[in-house]
Amino acid sequence: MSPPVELSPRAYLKDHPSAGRGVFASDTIPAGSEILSVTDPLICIPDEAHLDTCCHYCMAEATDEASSVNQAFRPPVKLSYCLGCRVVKYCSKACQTTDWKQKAHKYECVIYKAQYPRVLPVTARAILRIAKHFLSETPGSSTIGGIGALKTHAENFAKMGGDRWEMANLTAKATAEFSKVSKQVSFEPEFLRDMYCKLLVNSASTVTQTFDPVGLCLAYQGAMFNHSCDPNAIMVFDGRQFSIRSLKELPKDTEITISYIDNLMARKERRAELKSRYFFDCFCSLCSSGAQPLESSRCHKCSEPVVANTVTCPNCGEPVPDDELSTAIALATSITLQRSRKDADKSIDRTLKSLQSLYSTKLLPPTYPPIPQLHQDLATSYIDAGNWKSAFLHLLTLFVKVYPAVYVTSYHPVRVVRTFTLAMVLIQVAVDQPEGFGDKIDLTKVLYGLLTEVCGNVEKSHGGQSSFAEVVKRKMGEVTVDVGIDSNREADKWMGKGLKGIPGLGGEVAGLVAIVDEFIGTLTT
Ligand SMILES: C[S@@+](CC[C@H](N)C(=O)[O-])C[C@H]1O[C@@H](n2cnc3c(N)ncnc32)[C@H](O)[C@@H]1O
Repeated sequence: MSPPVELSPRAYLKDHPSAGRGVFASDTIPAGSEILSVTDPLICIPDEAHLDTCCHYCMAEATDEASSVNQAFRPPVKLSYCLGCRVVKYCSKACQTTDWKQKAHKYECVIYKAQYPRVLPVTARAILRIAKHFLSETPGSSTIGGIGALKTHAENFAKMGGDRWEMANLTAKATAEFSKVSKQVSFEPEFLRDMYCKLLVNSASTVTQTFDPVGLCLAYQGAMFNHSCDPNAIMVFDGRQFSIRSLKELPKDTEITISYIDNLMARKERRAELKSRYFFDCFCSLCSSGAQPLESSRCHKCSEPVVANTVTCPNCGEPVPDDELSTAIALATSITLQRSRKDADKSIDRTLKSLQSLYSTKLLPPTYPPIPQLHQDLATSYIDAGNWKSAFLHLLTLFVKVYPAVYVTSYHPVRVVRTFTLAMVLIQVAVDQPEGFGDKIDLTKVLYGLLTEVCGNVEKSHGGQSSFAEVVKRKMGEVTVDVGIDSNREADKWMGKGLKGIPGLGGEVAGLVAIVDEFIGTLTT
């Protein structure tokens, strides 16, 4: 049994009865506060798809071709190639110099150049970076100690065999070959395979402010948190930095957990993914509970929620059609499976058809997996295509029907960011197609309501000093002027109260719900 170790002023690491080690609260941690912050992770690099659009050091994104909605999140950045390899890009000389000298680009540049125009996968690039630490640091350094202490699960990878074990061996072998190009970096495949396994078990996706994955991050402190499907904390990125923030008040000595997976998945899929990727059976409070908030069906007569294994609707007494419900659930599972395949057709047409088939069962509510994910994917595609009205309808459905059930606290960072995206899309709707919803809602009032909700929650969700908080405050300032509210003090009173809390906006909520209900009606054939 090892003694507890301080991880940050608010959290300590100690042995866990069933999960190796875990992170615990040193004292009461207030809701919506920072538990630890990592400004310089060991690894934080773009994946293949984002090498061209993200700075290889600070992860700033190029915004030249991004939509105006994405631009609302960050100021435009211009990236230039490293002239050595022409594979990685930087937003400034300072980033390039730091990546060259303090990170590993000095070593990897020649390897990337030798492979050009082929680009190494992010996992191979990451393990080369990890391995480089073993060359440049003394065996007793804290970095080497930290990497050494990460869980490998190598025996589980080997036992599982199949594609993932084959990939571990292939990546290790290939990376060992690549590494020979640099006289300074050359490693044995077995060592690299171990690093690969550590990476898969302990790394996180680096995400943008909109929670879109753009790369891979590994930091010893971040890797110490165990998983729960009902987590009490969350990882929030700001460029290459990240913090772990509390989602509720955490009493002293509570275990602090984050979620490793997408919270919009059904229990069966969540548990299968945790078992195959992280080698454990999840017994968190949500997995152990009979009721899965996302997986209740709805009564085909009155549309009220009906929890699993119920024979009659608790609201209207209508019998639940057992066979039809089983067929609907099987359809949801098959669509989930189909979309998880590498070659899945995720076009707008296909996704829309899947969504329509699920709603047409009349038994599955908007929360039932994978319906939320389909709405989310469609919203993203419509934003990319500049189809604001459709993007708005899908985002609004999530805002009204899904997020309050999944991201229960109003300051949940994902909920706050998505609400901001909804507001940005609404601005585009107001400019392009204002006649669309004019009879049901006052677009300006709704926009103002959404932004006050975001502004009132951003301190807790992201921290008042974060880049996202700055973006939100700037946008709020612009809208306040446009809307003609001349006193910020007036607005301050309403912050965080949501649309309903703002005088005169209650009616808009009813309008938004009516828009969503009508929209879902159009998806039900
Ligand atoms: C990123 S590490 C977390 C820190 C880890 N507990 C340690 O001691 O290094 C991920 C690994 O921790 C373990 N783990 C995480 N969450 C768990 C949970 N809820 N139940 C059981 N094991 C868990 C699994 O072995 C998983 O592969």
